[in-house]
Amino acid sequence: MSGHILVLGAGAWGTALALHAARTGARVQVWARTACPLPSGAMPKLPDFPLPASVHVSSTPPVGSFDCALVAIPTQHLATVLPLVPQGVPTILCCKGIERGTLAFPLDILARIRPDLAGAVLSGPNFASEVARGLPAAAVIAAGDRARAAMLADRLATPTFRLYASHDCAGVQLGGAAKNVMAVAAGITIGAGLGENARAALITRGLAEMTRLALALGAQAATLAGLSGLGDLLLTCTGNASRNYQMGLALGRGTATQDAMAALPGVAEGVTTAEALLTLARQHGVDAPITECIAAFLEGRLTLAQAQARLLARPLKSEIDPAKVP
Ligand SMILES: NC(=O)C1=CN([C@@H]2O[C@H](COP(=O)(O)OP(=O)(O)OC[C@H]3O[C@@H](n4cnc5c(N)ncnc54)[C@H](OP(=O)(O)O)[C@@H]3O)[C@@H](O)[C@H]2O)C=CC1
Ligand SMILES: O=C(CO)COP(=O)(O)O
Repeated sequence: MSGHILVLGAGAWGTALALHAARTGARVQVWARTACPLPSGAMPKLPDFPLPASVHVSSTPPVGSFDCALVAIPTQHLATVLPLVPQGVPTILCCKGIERGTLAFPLDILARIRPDLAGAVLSGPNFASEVARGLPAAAVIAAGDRARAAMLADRLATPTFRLYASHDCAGVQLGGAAKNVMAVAAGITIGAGLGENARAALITRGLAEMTRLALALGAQAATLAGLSGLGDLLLTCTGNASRNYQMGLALGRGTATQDAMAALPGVAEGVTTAEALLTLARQHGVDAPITECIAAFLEGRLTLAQAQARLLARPLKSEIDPAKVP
C-alpha cells in the first residue's frame, strides 16, 4: 500500500502512529509544534525508535494531498491544531478526553472548528511504545458513516495492528475518555495500598458507571464491553506504562497533584477530563460515584480517606439494574 498520511502531534502517540503509518507503506508527514528528531533519528518522547526515511517531521504548516490525517494532540488543545488540516482530508482524531468548559468530545470539536472535514475517531488499548515496536494490538475506528469507518480501518490496518470499524462514535469516545479517569482511580487505589481486590472492584464498577453514562448519551452497551471500553480500561488500570495510572499511583502515595503532574513524562487526560465527565453525568441524571469522588479528590474537596468512606458507605443495592444496563 502506498499513499501519503499526515500525523499532527509528535508526542508519544503521534510518533507511534507515524511509525505505524509507515508500516502501511505510506509516506508520512508529521507536524510537530516544537519537537524535532534527535541525532539518532528518533523523536524525544519515544527515543528508542528511529524514524524510517519515509517519515518526515516538520513544524511548518502541512501542505500537499493526504489520504488521511491522524491527530494525536491532547484533547484540551485539539481545537488549536485542527485549522492546520488541509481541506478535504479525512481526519481521524486519536485523543481520549472531553474538552473542559464545552464538554465536547473530539468529534464535536472537529464539527465546531472544521465542519468541512469528514471525521472519525481511533481508540483502544494501545500503549504508544508497544505500537511503535510493532507488537500485536487492536483498536476501533468509529465514524458516523459506516462506510467511512470501514474504509479507514482497511486503509490503516496492518498484520500487527488490527482495526475494527464502528459507527458508535458516542460509545467509542466516552470509553476512551472515561477509562482515563478510572485509570487515575485505579492508580490511587494501588498507591494508597488498598489492594488488588479493591482495584478489581473499581474496574468492574467503573465499567458499570461508564456504561450507564454511555447509554444516556445514546451509545451501545456492547461498545463499552469492547476495545474502547473494557479493553482500554484493563490496560490502563493495570499497566505500569499508563500515565494516568502513574499519576494515580503518585497521588495515592501522598504526592501533591501539581508535583505528580510535573513528574509525568506526558499528558494524563484523566485529570482534565474528570470534572467534565462528572458534569456530563449530572446533566444526564446518571449516578457516577467513582467519577464524583475522583473529581472531588483531584480538586482537593475530598481526602482519600473521605473518598474511600463515601464509596463504601453507599446503600447496598442489586449489582445489575435491568432497567439501566441491558
Ligand atoms: N501515549 C499513548 O500511549 C496514547 C495516547 N493517546 C492519546 O493521544 C493524545 C496525545 O497523547 P500523547 O501523544 O501520548 O501525549 P504527549 O504528552 O506525549 O504529547 C503531546 C503532543 O501534543 C502536543 N501539544 C500539546 N499541546 C499543544 C498545543 N497547545 N498546540 C499544539 N500541540 C500541542 C505536544 O507538543 P510539544 O511537544 O510541542 O509540547 C506533543 O507533540 C492524548 O489524548 C492521549 O490520551 C491515545 C492512545 C495511546
Ligand atoms: O490510552 C492509552 C492506552 O490505550 C495510554 O494511556 P495513558 O494516557 O494513561 O498513558
